Amino acid sequence: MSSDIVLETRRLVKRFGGITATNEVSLTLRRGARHALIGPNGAGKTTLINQLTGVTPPTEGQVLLGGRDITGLAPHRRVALGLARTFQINQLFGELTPMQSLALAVSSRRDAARRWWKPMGSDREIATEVEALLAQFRLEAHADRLTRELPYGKRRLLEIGLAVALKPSVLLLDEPAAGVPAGERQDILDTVAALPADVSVLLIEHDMDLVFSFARSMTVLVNGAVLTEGTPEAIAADPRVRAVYLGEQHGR
Ligand SMILES: Nc1ncnc2c1ncn2[C@@H]1O[C@H](COP(=O)(O)OP(=O)(O)OP(=O)(O)O)[C@@H](O)[C@H]1O
Repeated sequence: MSSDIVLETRRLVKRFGGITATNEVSLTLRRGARHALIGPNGAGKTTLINQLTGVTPPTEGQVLLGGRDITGLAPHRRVALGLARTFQINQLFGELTPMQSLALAVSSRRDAARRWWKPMGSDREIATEVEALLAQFRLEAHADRLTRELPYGKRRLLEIGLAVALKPSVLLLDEPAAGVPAGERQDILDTVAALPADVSVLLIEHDMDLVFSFARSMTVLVNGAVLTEGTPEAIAADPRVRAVYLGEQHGR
């Protein structure tokens, strides 16, 4: 059913001079999707995400959110319409605590940003929501520490929590496990697995354990173009996909 499609790209192209970073990429994300985008280095994943968020204007093609053409919209307008991406660590406020950052995100969503300076207790609803997010992202024990002092994995959890605090209809997860030490990875896998069912998620990730534990459908991008899409089982068994990855992982 077409009304089930929450995010769609139609033949998205991005050229940087002579390089075609994305080459007629058409994707559809259905409500509640758990979709992974994989591909070797330089495949065009970051460019595609940037086209979705509005950071990189496409050379050709369209992006539709809930059936609406958002190709020309600025990033903040897309966020307001329900398309959120995980914040990057270098965008976190190091001098705020996770509780303060989440309270800012929740209150900005509730259109109460101008009241952000009020003590937490003054708005019970915001406080309750922040507490739930702290629990959901396993940040309770770190709620009052400065973000810059948190273990790396906890900062990555906060990135995801801040995006979820916006209650998006579509969540773009950009390499949530990248750089996370082995001892902290399980937290990422578990919290990503427990994301709200009604949020449609597009995951970009190199960590195949996370990809295959999370995704119910996948797209493989190679040289800017879609090589194939399908279930994780079909993708894992596809000799073309294996060839691409064996080439990349050779010598590891
Ligand atoms: N701003 C830019 N200017 C010129 N070329 C670019 C730019 N951004 C990306 N490219 C090129 O576009 C191609 C796709 O890059 P992109 O970063 O999107 O791939 P990727 O799949 O995200 O790779 P990785 O997994 O290594 O991050 C590459 O050849 C890259 O060099």
